[in-house]
Amino acid sequence: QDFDYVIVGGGASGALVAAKLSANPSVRVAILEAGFLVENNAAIVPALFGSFIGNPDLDWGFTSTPQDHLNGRQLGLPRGKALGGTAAVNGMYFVRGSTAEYDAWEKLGNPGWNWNTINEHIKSIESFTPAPPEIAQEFGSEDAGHGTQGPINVTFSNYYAPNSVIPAFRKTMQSLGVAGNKAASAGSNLGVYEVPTAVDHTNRTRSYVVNGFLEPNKNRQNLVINTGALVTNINFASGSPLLATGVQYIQNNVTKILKVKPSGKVILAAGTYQTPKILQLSGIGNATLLKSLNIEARNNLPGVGQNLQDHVGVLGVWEINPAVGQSYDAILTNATFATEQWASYLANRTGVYASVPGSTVVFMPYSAFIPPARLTQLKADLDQELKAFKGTPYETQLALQRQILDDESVPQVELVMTTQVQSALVTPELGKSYLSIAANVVRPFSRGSVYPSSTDPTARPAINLNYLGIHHGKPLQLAFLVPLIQNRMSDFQILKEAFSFVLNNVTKTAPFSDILTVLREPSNTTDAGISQYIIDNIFSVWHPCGSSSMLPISQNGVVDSKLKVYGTKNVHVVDAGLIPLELSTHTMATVYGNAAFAAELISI
Ligand SMILES: Cc1cc2nc3c(=O)[nH]c(=O)nc-3n(C[C@H](O)[C@H](O)[C@H](O)COP(=O)(O)OP(=O)(O)OC[C@H]3O[C@@H](n4cnc5c(N)ncnc54)[C@H](O)[C@@H]3O)c2cc1C
Repeated sequence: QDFDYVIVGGGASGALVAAKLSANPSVRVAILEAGFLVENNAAIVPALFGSFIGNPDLDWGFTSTPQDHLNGRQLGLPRGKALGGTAAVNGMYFVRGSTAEYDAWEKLGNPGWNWNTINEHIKSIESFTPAPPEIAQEFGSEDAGHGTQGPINVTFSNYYAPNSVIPAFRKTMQSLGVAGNKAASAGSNLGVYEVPTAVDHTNRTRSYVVNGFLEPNKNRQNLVINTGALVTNINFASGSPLLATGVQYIQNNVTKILKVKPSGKVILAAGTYQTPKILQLSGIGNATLLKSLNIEARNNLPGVGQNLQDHVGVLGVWEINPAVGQSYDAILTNATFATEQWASYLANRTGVYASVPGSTVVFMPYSAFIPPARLTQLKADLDQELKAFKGTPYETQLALQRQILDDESVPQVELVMTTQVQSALVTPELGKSYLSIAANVVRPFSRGSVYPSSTDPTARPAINLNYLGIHHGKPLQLAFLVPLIQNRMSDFQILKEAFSFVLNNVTKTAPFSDILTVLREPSNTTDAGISQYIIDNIFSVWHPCGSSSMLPISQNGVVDSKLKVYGTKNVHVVDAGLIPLELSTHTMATVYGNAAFAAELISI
C-alpha cells in the first residue's frame, strides 16, 4: 500500500510532523530514519548530553571543509543519528528568540511566519514546570510565556554546582548594565538568566520528540517507523512540475523504494546538512554544480544548499576558588564523588547528573559591550562591506539583518557560563574547580553552503560554513585576510569584541571576579594573542540553518511559504534548513514550533 506522507528523517522536525499527520487515521504515514531508537542511552541523563559526540552509532560525525578564514582548519560538526535526531542527544536548552527575529521571516515574503504564529506552536507542544520560588529567586529562572499542556516537558535544573557562582555572575552582569529577564520566553530574550531545559521534572530525564510524540502513538496502524533506512534520493515521474512517486533508501545493504500516492507528499526532515544533499542527488539544485557531479538536473534551483548559517563561538576557561565548591568536572576527576552522585541520581533523581551543566546565559545587543564611538565606526564599516552584496541573492536578507542590528531588542551575542571545563586545552585536575564562558556570535553575517561531495549517497556532504567571512565562498588566504577581517565588522570582529568583554570586564568585576583564581585559556591575552586564539579555537555552536531556505527563488530560496520545494508538486522541507535568517537563540524549540505549524500547512 502506498503512503500519503513519506517523511525523510525521524529527528526533531520529522518525528513531530509524523505524529501530527498520523493523528488522522485515514492517511498512511511513514518515517524513514537512518539511525535507530536509542533507549536508555547516556544522553537521556541531563548531565551526560555531550557523550554522543564521536560515537558513530549516534553521531553523523561531520566535519566542515577546510575553512578559508580559519587557516584551513576543519571544524567538528556533530549531528544526532537516531530516532529523535539531534534532539535525542542535544543540550536540551528550550529557548526562544525575540519577536522581531521571527517577524523578519514574514517580511522576507512568508505570510504567517511570524512570532505570534511560531510562538503559539511552540507553546502548544510545551509543558512547563516553573522552578520552586527559592530557586527562581536565587538563580534568576524565568517563568513567563510558556505552554503548559504539550507533550515536551520543560523545567529548570535542580542542581547548581557550585551554587554561589551563578548569583555572583548575575550580579556582575547586572552591574555591567545587563538586566535579568523573568520573561525571556515571551518575546524578548535579552538579559542574564537561567534557561529552561527539555527535562522531565518527574524523573529528570530528557524529554524529546520520541518520548513526547512517537511513543504515545506507536500503536497507530497508519504510522510506520522504519529505522536503519538511509534515504538516497527521491524518484519522480516525468514531466514538470516534478511529481515525487517514491523515496529510495538503503536498509541492510538492500536498496528499496517506499511509494507515495499521486496525491501524497514527500517531507524532507533530514536536517540542515542532509536535506540539500538528498535534493541534489535527486536532481534538484544548481544545474552547473549537478552537471559537475554527473547528476542529471531535473530542476535548476540554485538556492539548494546555499544560505547556510550557524552560530559560532569561542570560550575561555578559569580555575575558581575550590572553597566555593566542586564544579561538574568532579564527576570526571573524583571516582568516589561520581559514584555517590550516580547513586543519588538513581535513587531520587538529584545531584550532578540530574541537570544540564551550564544553563546560565546572557543575550546582548552590541551596545551592551561596544562603546558608542567604536560601534558607530563598526556599523559604518559593515555598511561599506555590505555594498558588495548589492544585486546578489543575499542583498534583501542582509539589508534586513542590518536593519535588525539597530533594533536593541534583538540580541547579537550570547554568553554561556558553565561550571565545568569545556575546552580540550585544559584537563581538569582532582581538587580543582573550574568554569568556562563562551562568547557566541548569534546573528552572523557569514553565509556558507552544503553540497554532496560525490554521487555516493553514503558519502559525507561538503559543508562549508564559511565561518568569519561574510564573503560567501570567496577563497582568501589567511596572510592578507587577517588585516582585512580585523579592520572590518565581520563576525570575527564582533566575536573579538564580545570575548574581550568577557576577559576584561565580566571576569574582572566583583562579585564574580572574587571567585576566579587563574585564567587557564587563553594563555596569551595580548591583542594579537586573542586574535590568534579565536582563529585557532572557534567552534560551531551547533545551530545550522538556512540551506533549504523559505525565500523567493531569486533570493536563494528553496521552498515557498507553504514549505513546498519550488518546481515540485509534492516535496516539502520541514527541518531547520527552512529557516531563512538565523535566530539569536538555540534552535530546538523553534524547530519544534515550525514543525507543528508545518504539519498544519502540509495537511491542507
Ligand atoms: C551537540 C548539539 C547540542 C545542541 N543543543 C541544543 C540545545 O541545547 N538547545 C537547542 O535549542 N538546540 C540544540 N541543538 C540544535 C538542535 O538539536 C537542532 O537544531 C534540531 O535538532 C534540528 O532539528 P532537525 O529536525 O532539523 O534535524 P535533526 O534533529 O538532526 O533530525 C534529522 C534526522 O534526519 C536523519 N537523517 C539524515 N539524513 C538521513 C537520510 N539520508 N536518510 C534517513 N534519515 C536521515 C538523522 O539521522 C536525524 O534523525 C544542538 C545541536 C547539537 C549538535
